[in-house]
Order: sequence, then structure tokens, then C-alpha cells
Amino acid sequence: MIEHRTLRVALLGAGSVGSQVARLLLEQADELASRAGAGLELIGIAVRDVDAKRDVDLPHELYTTDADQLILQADVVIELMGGIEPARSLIMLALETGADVVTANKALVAAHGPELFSLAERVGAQLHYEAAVAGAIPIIRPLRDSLAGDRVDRILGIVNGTTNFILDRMDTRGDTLEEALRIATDLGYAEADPTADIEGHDAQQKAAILASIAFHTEVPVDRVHREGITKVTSAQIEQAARAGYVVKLLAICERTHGADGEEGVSARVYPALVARSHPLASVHGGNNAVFVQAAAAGSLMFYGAGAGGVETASAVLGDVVSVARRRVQGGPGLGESMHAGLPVLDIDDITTRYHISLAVADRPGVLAAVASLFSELDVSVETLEQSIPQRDPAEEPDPDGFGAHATLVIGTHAASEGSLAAVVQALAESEFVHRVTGVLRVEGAI
Ligand SMILES: NC(=O)C1=CN([C@@H]2O[C@H](COP(=O)(O)OP(=O)(O)OC[C@H]3O[C@@H](n4cnc5c(N)ncnc54)[C@H](O)[C@@H]3O)[C@@H](O)[C@H]2O)C=CC1
Ligand SMILES: N[C@@H](CC=O)C(=O)O
Ligand code: NA
Repeated sequence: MIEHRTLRVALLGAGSVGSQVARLLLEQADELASRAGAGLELIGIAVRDVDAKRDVDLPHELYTTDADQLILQADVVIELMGGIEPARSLIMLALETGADVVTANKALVAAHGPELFSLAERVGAQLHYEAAVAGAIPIIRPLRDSLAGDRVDRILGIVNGTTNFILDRMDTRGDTLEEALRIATDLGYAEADPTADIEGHDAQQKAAILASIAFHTEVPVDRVHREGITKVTSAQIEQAARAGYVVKLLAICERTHGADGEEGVSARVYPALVARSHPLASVHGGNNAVFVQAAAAGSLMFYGAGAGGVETASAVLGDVVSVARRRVQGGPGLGESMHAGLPVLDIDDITTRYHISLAVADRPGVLAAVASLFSELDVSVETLEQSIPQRDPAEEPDPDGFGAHATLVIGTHAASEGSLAAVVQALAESEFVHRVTGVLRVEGAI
């Protein structure tokens, strides 16, 4: 039997991910020691309440409410509490006292990454966060290491398991958003406050992290345009299916040019139409996928479990083994490279294709009126679908007196955000248009 030195591992948080990390550290101790070249001794788990009921049965003596004391005794600290504070202060304490840190906390890395990376670099410690983006899927390390010799041009990611699960259930089973969210929460996918998932904050944080690494440029989280899925309707999902699309919440990170022609970085999150033939369209349930386009490598897709306690624990333990190996071998941690410093573009600098759904009057002249409005505002129409609901006026009263409705879905060629906003406003004011019922961008040209 090989004799290993032992590294002391402190765990902060014992929720969906933390409890699985603890279980695997204990159950696979010998195997992990062989891979890491050091024993990984779990010395304690910081929690709020040592007597709380938990799904995973772990030795009671491991629990403590004194996170600071635990950190002071550790070589490696795993932060799985989530949120900004006290996670930020505890990670800083760990780095300052010579421990290496592994975290899954995208909210923290997106908001305070530069501060934490520079501290880690200054003290020669390691800070790893593979689980922070797309759960179990290896994506941080491939972007930072494997693609370090290439130029990444574009990333299209389904990076939030909860919203992918919800949109998929709405598409395939006709669930409501609320029903599907309840199931996603039971499966351990959702954040402690699921607003972070459905309003797109979680994907926004992940987009900021991905864009920063891929483009060697600091992309602050508040420069990532964000829209969630709460306004996506079943009607839009049905219409998308008829037109050959699925609706996916996408994180889009692009190296592109702004209105003034200057090269920059765009990072944005919104629900978008993706052609059913695109590889991202076949990502179902709580799975994630990150589609990367690089100058030399071409298109790459990273696919798998983006959420879930045990799945995410895999990525955390991968980081722990990696941290342990370097600790055993010596040498400083690798800092993040942010040398490019490209400007971060506003959403107004971006052009995309749109699908605009309208409830319009079912009477002569409507199509011509709507079409001329697009042409007056210089937005070119690519597709048009009209359907006339079989409506019985006796059963469906018409309180606003608008008369019979038809549904029009207009697809545009690429147009700027500004042109789109002008079109939507003009449509809303048109006497022929009852309501603009939805606007979705089209993404995913390969
Ligand atoms: N659940 C998932 O599928 C994934 C989660 N993550 C991230 O992993 C981290 C942990 O997530 P989950 O395990 O799902 O969260 P969770 O809410 O299930 O667990 C967090 C645990 O930390 C404890 N905690 C919070 N504040 C504390 C404090 N001040 N002192 C002591 N304990 C405290 C909570 O009581 C809870 O047991 C988060 O940063 C999350 O964003 C990342 C990828 C996937
Ligand atoms: N709430 C997140 C968990 C993983 O990051 C998600 O749903 O993807
Ligand atoms: Na990951």
C-alpha cells in the first residue's frame, strides 16, 4: 500500500451539492488518494444548524457552526454554501491563511472573481470553480487550458438546468412554468431562490464567467444583458414548434464588432428560437450544453448534466484532486488571463433576427399595412405565418370591440435592437394590431 501525505479538507455547506461531495470524499477516500497523490481527510463541515435533518447520512461529529475555526485548520477549503456573504469572506480567509479553494459559487465568481483571483495569485494559492458553470460538464478547464492556443469567437450555451427543464416540459408535455419549476426544485436543480434561475440571473453570472475566460477580458456581470423565461408563453412554444424551432434560454458570448466597427465582446442571456436541426435543440431536461466556435478548432459541443447534487459533486471533486496534485508537487496556482481587455458591447450594438407575434384584426388590408410599417422602418421581413383561430363569438365575447383576430408571426432578417424597438412600438400603435403578443430572437446559425 502506497503511503500518502494527508491534506486536510474543510467543507462549507451541506446542501444538495455539499452533502454529495462529503459522501463521495468519505466513500471513495482510497481511490481519490491514489489519484491525488495525497490522502483527502474531511476534517469538518460548516453548517448553520448541526442538528438539521439532511438527506445524506454523514458522521454527526463532522458538523460545526464555526466556519472560521474549521478553515484555519485546512489545506483545502470547498465552498458550497452559495451566495456572496459569508462565502466571499470565508474564501478570502482561506486563501490568506494558505489554503487552496474549490467553489461552485457562480454568483460569487461572477461578481467578485477579479478580487479573488488577484488575492489567490498574490498568495500563490489555487482557486478552482469548474462546477460554477454547467455543473458536471468540463467547460472552465477546456476554455482556459485546452483552447488556450486557439481564438474563441463564439459561445452559445444552455447553462441553466432549471429553465431548460421548464421549457422542455412546456414543449413536450404542455406543463405550466409553475408545475415544471416545482419538479425542477424537487430534483435539486433550482437555486435556493429560484428567481435566480427563471429570471436569468444564474445564466447571466455563468455568461460573465464564460466570456471573461474565453475572451481574456474582464466581463462584469452587470454588462451581460439579461432576460428570463417568465414571459415565454405556451403559444410561443407551440408556434416555434410549427415553424421548426425550439425555445431555449441561451447564454451568448461573442467576439464581434460594435456599431462603430470596433472589435468587442458581447455577452447576453435571453430566451431564443433555436432551429430544431441545431445540436442545442436536442438538449432536454436539466441537461446543459455549451457550443463553442473557435478559429482553428471549429465547432465543439460540451454536453451533460448542468445541475443536480451528485452530478455537480463530480466537477467539485475533479477540482479537489487537481488542487491536491499541484499542492503535492508544489508550484504556484495558475491565475486567470485577462490581458486582452476588449471593450464590452451594449445590447444596442447587436443585430439579430426576430420573430414578432401579433394578434391582428381579421380584415382586408392588414397584411399590407403591417408590411409597409416594417419597410418604412427599414426592417426586412423574411417569413410570415398567419393563422385564423376558429373563434365562436357567442362563446368568446369581445369586450374591447376589436373584432375577429388572426395571429401573425413575422420573421425578420438581421436588425438592430433599436430598429426592432421602433417596429414593436409602431405595431403596438397600429389600428390593425390588437396586441404584440411576443418577441423572440433567433439564434444559432452555424
Ligand atoms: N444544485 C446544483 O445543481 C448546483 C449548484 N451550484 C452551486 O453550488 C452551491 C451550493 O448549491 P446547493 O448545494 O444547490 O445549495 P443548497 O441551498 O442546497 O445548499 C447550501 C447549503 O449551505 C448552507 N449554508 C448557507 N449559508 C451558510 C452559512 N452562512 N453558514 C453555514 N452554512 C450555510 C445551507 O444551509 C445549505 O445547507 C451554490 O453556489 C450553487 O449555485 C452549482 C452547480 C449546480
Ligand atoms: N440552478 C442551477 C444549478 C446549477 O448551476 C441550474 O438550474 O442550472
Ligand atoms: Na462545469
